[in-house]
Amino acid sequence: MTAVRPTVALAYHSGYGHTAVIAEAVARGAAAAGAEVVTIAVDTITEEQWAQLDAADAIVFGSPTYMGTASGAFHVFAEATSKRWFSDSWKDKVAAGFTNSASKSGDKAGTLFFFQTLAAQHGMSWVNLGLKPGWNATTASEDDLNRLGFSNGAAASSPADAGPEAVHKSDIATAEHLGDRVARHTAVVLAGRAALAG
Ligand SMILES: Cc1cc2nc3c(=O)[nH]c(=O)nc-3n(C[C@H](O)[C@H](O)[C@H](O)COP(=O)(O)O)c2cc1C
Repeated sequence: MTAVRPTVALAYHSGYGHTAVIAEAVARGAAAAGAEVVTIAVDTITEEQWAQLDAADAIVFGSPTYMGTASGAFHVFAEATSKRWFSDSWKDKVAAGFTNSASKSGDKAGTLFFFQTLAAQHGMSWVNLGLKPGWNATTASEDDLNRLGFSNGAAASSPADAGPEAVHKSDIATAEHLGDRVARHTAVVLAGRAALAG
């Protein structure tokens, strides 16, 4: 992609494996765009993984939507990031987010908004999805990219009565797009900083 190779970390939770499929897709997209990718399950995060988050150029937050917000496990992680808030450790890192739930809307916007607020509290720079809404015209299809029409992050809808194998291919492609976009944007930020420093 470019001479600058960003490190993109994913900090995500998945209770039953569906959101993990989306996390893998974001990771794939970022890696294909040239990033070094670190994937961290926040419910089992170790000190070494906290250090990986501290060292990353970008952090992508991910969680299922439970009761209209991120899961309890993700909220535990979010509260634990307050240590970084005190020291401004994550200031000016790039941030983005993704979520998955059973219903098409499912109040996923609450989860993405929470991620944006978390990023803003840390002084991070939010990268949006950068895709027009799909599946919103008579000629459109549920296989369109961004079929659920979210703007501020990648969203997925997975049937409540099926396993992770049922995660929709459009949602997987949309998540890959987010990973690609985060990697490319982060490379631009790093190159810009280097140019200004030089
Ligand atoms: C406690 C709980 C709360 C949930 N709340 C919502 C919700 O608010 N909206 C929704 O669409 N689905 C909701 N769901 C469904 C999950 O979001 C859905 O099954 C999702 O695919 C789970 O992802 P995971 O396998 O990564 O945990 C809820 C599920 C659980 C267990």
